[in-house]
Amino acid sequence: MIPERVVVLGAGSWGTTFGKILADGGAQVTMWARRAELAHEIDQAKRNSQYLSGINLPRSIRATHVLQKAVEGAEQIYLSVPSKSARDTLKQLRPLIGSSDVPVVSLMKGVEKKSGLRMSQVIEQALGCDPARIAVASGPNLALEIAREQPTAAVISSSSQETADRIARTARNRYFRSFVNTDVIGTEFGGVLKNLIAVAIGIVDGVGYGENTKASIITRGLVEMTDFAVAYGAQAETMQGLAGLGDLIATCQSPLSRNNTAGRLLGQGYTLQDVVKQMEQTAEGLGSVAPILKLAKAKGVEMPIVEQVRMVLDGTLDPRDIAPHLTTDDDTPQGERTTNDDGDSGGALRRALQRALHLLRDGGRGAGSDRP
Ligand SMILES: NC(=O)c1ccc[n+]([C@@H]2O[C@H](COP(=O)([O-])OP(=O)(O)OC[C@H]3O[C@@H](n4cnc5c(N)ncnc54)[C@H](O)[C@@H]3O)[C@@H](O)[C@H]2O)c1
Ligand SMILES: O=P(O)(O)OC[C@H](O)CO
Repeated sequence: MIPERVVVLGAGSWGTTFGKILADGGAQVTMWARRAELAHEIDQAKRNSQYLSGINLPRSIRATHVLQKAVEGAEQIYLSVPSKSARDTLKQLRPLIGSSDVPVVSLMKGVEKKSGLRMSQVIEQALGCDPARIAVASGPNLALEIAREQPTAAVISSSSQETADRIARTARNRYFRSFVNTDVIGTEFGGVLKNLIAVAIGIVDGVGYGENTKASIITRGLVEMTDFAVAYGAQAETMQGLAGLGDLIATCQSPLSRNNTAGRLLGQGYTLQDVVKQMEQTAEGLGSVAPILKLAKAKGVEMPIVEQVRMVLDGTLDPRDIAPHLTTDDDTPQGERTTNDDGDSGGALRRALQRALHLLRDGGRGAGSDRP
């Protein structure tokens, strides 16, 4: 089989690791880095010492800082810049790929701050392309572990089964396995929302609380993630999969996680400005809190944990007061159920329907508690 010629835009920790995954799977990979010296180091020394210290990259990987050169002849395009830079990068890309139907894959886990759009929506808008050409990759994918070739799985999602299958066949090798689904909304929101819960867990770690607090927040966090995603059209089962629960576990547990690290610093009493200054890599969760809460409000979804993360970021909540529930909740005991009577994950769907009814009855003013 002739190897696919692929390009990865963005040579940070994840872009470079994904380039390695693709090259180790047999693809001909070109990396695009904004900075000439980084492109030169990857191309010549097969190293990315700033983002993946100690990792040798495959000899076949090429890199350039000239976008036009990078995308020439590309049969698949992977995008791995911070989500706040995605639209700008895509604007530069558009004239270079013209009307070609090359698939574009988002590796990013953020939403656009101003619009609240998911990255696949930004790609669709900025490139003016058919959604069937777009795929997203997500899952428990801490870059450094994968760069060390530790066995890992991810999910590739596209509204087109054919596109998802094609990307999954390319993005696999002996240590990395790609599964597929067609729930793009759930797959993308899983990656965005778990970052917010990981910030909360980091705060808990920073404060010095133990496993009960963390397990409570992770479990209730998954309910928040599911409610939110289902309200926006995702399938609840996606939140039980690699892009939901899988990524939530990895990100909440690992000191390698930048979101977890950012939270830990907040829990130790650093201000948001201090944390942003200290972070050398992208922690998408910090920028996603406000747009996600805005989207949640628009659908009447309650997100008490994410709300408390916002309050810690704003300096209006002492990190020691973070809990799996809002302390201002009323005293009425809340049902825990997260599944329906048949044992499937219909609880979130039911709550979404109840919310819609509340909103209708309320004339759109907002919804009360919709937990069973
Ligand atoms: N690192 C991981 O473990 C991991 C895993 C899965 C998904 N992700 C997601 O991948 C995305 C990228 O994260 P990362 O970990 O590679 O971040 P990073 O901070 O390691 O690197 C980001 C890279 O993008 C570059 N960059 C910044 N602005 C740019 C612009 N305008 N144009 C071009 N390049 C620009 C930076 O110079 C840097 O090389 C994020 O959305 C993140 O959530 C990361
Ligand atoms: O380092 P984080 O917190 O951005 O997490 C990295 C990946 O998303 C884990 O799957």
